[in-house]
Amino acid sequence: MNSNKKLVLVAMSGGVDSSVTAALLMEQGYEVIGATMQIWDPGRTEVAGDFVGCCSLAAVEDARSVANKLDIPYYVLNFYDLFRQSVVENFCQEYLAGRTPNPCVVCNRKIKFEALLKKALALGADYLATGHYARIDYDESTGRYTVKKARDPRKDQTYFLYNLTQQQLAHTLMPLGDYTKDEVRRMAAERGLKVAEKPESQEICFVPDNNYRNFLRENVADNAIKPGPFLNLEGQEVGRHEGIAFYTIGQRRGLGLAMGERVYVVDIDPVRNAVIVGPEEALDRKRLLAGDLNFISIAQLTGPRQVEAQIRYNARPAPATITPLPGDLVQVEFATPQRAITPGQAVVFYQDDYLLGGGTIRGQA
Ligand SMILES: Nc1ncnc2c1ncn2[C@@H]1O[C@H](COP(=O)(O)OP(=O)(O)OP(=O)(O)O)[C@@H](O)[C@H]1O
Repeated sequence: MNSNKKLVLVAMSGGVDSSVTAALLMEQGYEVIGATMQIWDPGRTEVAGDFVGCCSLAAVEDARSVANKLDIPYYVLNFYDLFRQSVVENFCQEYLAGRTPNPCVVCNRKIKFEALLKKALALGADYLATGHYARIDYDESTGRYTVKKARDPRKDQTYFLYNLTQQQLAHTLMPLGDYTKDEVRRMAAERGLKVAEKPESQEICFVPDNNYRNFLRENVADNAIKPGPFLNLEGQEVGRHEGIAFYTIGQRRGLGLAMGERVYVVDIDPVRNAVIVGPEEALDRKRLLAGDLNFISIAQLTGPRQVEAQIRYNARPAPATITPLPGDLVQVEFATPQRAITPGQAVVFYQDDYLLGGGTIRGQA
């Protein structure tokens, strides 16, 4: 072991991104160890033998083979209980409460950059590295770590990283932010890593087939999901729904309503156990309230600020003014209406390419 080298633990999911992360950091002169977190029961993530999640047995085999090829120490860490308690439970509870959760945000906050980072530091590492597409820098003038959007806009993952603290950023490396996905695949092939052509992982790693409704049916108590009324904008009952957990704002398909016009879920009212439906225009709102805030390039929000705000992973950031409110809340007012503002999702703020911070959408306002 060369004691002058900085030690980094690379979070290896068995995919191409984290494999190339490990290879690049070695080439940059770090001493690298690899680790895969087992976060979900492998039996549940194997569907007919296909790869469907980052914690399946195949993922561990792939990560181990990359670690062997790179000749680095490799560990498999058991995070089942913590993952179930902090990510899966929260995911189910949020749906039951009529919100649409964002498990990757919770996983980053509670698992990857908290529990795994702690483990890395306890093992003597200076850094944790991941294959996220984002650019972490240190701004001498403000004395703060910053997070900048990735060079490849199609792969940018900064939306999921708004919760990182300065302390976490000080110990985190994300070397892929300057590369496109194609370049990363090419680098993997050039280095003889057999994961070079591996397909992208699925949207939510613990939900097979992306079917979250089936997942809820299997993972919450039978009596937790109760049928209730579909209400129109006038408050009249226009049908029955199967349980508010099965709906999300903006949803049109699968409502089973024949109303003579296209209707969408425009709101969910957990108090009345009701799903409110209305025409497409009713989805457009200009304002929202967010809580559970974290800021990155500034220490806190002290007054109104012009930003670009993004209301879901696939949405385009849109010009908005954010204003702090008492109770650690922020009001976000968009220049133009946004479609389907959804409680439970993250709203993330950017200035130029920099991640200013973000929070959890509490409601439309
Ligand atoms: N089970 C896991 N164990 C260790 N690290 C993980 C695990 N799942 C994800 N990560 C880390 O988090 C990063 C981002 O996760 P995400 O699920 O977005 O990965 P991905 O885009 O599928 O990347 P990859 O190609 O590396 O699988 C990964 O690049 C990896 O560093």
